[in-house]
Amino acid sequence: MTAILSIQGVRKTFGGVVANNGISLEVPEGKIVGLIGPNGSGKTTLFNSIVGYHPIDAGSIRFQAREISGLRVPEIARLGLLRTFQQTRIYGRMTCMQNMIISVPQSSDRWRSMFRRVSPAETGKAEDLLKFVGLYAKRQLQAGELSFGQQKLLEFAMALMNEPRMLLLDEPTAGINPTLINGLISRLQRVNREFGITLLVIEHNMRVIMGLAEYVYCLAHGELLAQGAPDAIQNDQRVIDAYLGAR
Ligand SMILES: Nc1ncnc2c1ncn2[C@@H]1O[C@H](COP(=O)(O)OP(=O)(O)OP(=O)(O)O)[C@@H](O)[C@H]1O
Repeated sequence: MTAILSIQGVRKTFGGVVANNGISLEVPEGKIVGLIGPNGSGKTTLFNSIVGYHPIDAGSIRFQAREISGLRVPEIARLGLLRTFQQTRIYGRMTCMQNMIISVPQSSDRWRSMFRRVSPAETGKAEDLLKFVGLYAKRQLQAGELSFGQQKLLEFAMALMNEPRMLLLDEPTAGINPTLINGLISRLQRVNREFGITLLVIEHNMRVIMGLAEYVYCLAHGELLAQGAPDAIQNDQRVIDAYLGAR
């Protein structure tokens, strides 16, 4: 199966802290892959390296067979590779629709893109995606008035506005109440199946990752500890020890 994302020997340090060390992993096109590991194991650092937030010290990151480790965030985003955040990044004083529209930067300047003319096609796309995440009725509300879970759904819809080929989701269910979680899982599955978007998902909720991912990588202390099918990973003694040891 073709890998849409291929990472070889990635190393990233912050001063004396080795956040990622010799990490290699592959994400096959069209799949949902999980990334787990105790707090501080290096998951977010790896996401940041992939999408170009900081340079890596060593290794290779290839997206659709192209080396992207030297590219900057907007260049990587234009190739169709985007990430979301543990803490949402929305503009609370703007409506949901306005957030959707500015999520597709027309220039490198997000503020300038706020005042440009919006095409009916863009408005239609934003409305369709807000319907998809169940926020259409709230489209004219200020985003800051939404619950945290709804804000995460909005951020998810904003990422979809960019029509990515692949999304990196950083703890999509964190802080979301259990009744919203099932809806979110089914939307992630639909995005994968119906839009063909490949997903790499950081998740602390084991029930979620076991139900969602077809393959799971586990990091510990900045290194790849284990990889395999969800069932195997869940019962892997090294993984269990890593989580228990981190408490
Ligand atoms: N900008 C930074 N400057 C210094 N150290 C950093 C920086 N970013 C991450 N680190 C360190 O790198 C290590 C890995 O952190 P990282 O946030 O990648 O882990 P994580 O697995 O995502 O953790 P969590 O599950 O808590 O989000 C930690 O020791 C962290 O303190």
